[in-house]
Amino acid sequence: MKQKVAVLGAGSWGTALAKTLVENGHDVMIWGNHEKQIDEINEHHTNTHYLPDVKLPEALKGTLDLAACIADADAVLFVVPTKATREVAAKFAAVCQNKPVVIHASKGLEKDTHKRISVVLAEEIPADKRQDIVVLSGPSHAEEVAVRDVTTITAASENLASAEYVQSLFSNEYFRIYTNQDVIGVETGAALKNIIALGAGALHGLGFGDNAKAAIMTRGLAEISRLGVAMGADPLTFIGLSGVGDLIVTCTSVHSRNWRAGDLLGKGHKLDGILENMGMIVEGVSTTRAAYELAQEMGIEMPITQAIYDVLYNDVDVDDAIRAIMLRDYKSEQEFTFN
Ligand SMILES: NC(=O)C1=CN([C@@H]2O[C@H](COP(=O)(O)OP(=O)(O)OC[C@H]3O[C@@H](n4cnc5c(N)ncnc54)[C@H](OP(=O)(O)O)[C@@H]3O)[C@@H](O)[C@H]2O)C=CC1
Ligand SMILES: O=C(CO)COP(=O)(O)O
Repeated sequence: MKQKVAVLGAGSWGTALAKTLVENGHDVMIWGNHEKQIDEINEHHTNTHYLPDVKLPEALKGTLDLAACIADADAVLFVVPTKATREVAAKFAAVCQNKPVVIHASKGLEKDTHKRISVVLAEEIPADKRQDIVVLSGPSHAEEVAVRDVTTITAASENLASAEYVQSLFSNEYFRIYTNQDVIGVETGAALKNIIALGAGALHGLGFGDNAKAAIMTRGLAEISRLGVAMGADPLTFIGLSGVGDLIVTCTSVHSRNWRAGDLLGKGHKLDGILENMGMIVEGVSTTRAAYELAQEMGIEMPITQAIYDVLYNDVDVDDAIRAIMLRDYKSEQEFTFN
């Protein structure tokens, strides 16, 4: 059935998801924060800074007016960077007149509070202004979804019916959505894989090969699962689309901003310059700090996250960080405990 959907965030992922929703026959409006960009979407049906060469459907309308965007919406998709989610959710709650399903597709942990995004949304949007919160996550570069490349991701909600609603909203011949009820697992896998992608990129930039790539992905998944399970996730979620699936796509693709940032770090570039020139969000940088602090609080061992934290925030040389990981206390692989 045709639904009215508001997409909050007119960057790469918001634009690609809005395009898919229009292609599925829904009535879609996208909200952004730059007049020039919204004019471009409405007048030229492009969003060239984020998705060059992609023609958007004429039916996709852009607006700078949040209240107009969400008016009468059946579903509202939050897809701004993690650092902006609380602010945008508060703005939404202030003007929301109906009770839409709230979906989010962002990947990160909030700075300082270390909270998952669905928790932030639940705190800012009172229950009388929304229905359930559903997380949309998995291996999906906007650049590929926007050109209709085959993609499979997950819609997660504790309430299966809400996850199924989101599944039916987005699914089509190139975009297949699975449901999952493990919200904690899906959100932690999504947030933490960006840290490992920074590391995989750095190894590439330093000239390491495929063995190192396999090492960081496999041991990265071990520590992602360790923290996730301590937070309450189902371990099996980490071998699904939002776990190992997203880890693969982010650690192996030049589309990944996190991987590219890591690659440049490995090649000796400075972090500030990398972030400035990327022109898009690199979530892994702030999530590294949040995950590091959370792991310290919870007493969870995350050596790769710790090494990346040291490189990003303590000015430790990348080569020294790698040596420290390789020479730490020797272990059995079977020491993989969730406690
Ligand atoms: N790109 C991808 O392939 C995928 C991205 N994601 C996740 O989706 C989220 C968004 O990423 P993505 O779209 O790629 O990011 P981009 O950097 O491409 O775009 C983010 C957009 O949000 C805007 N924005 C930032 N702050 C605010 C604010 N306070 N109010 C309104 N708009 C704001 C930015 O505008 P400004 O220029 O002002 O900063 C920009 O237009 C991230 O958490 C990311 O991890 C998930 C899956 C795939
Ligand atoms: O989450 C993504 C793919 O699933 C996009 O990753 P980046 O944010 O690193 O580009």
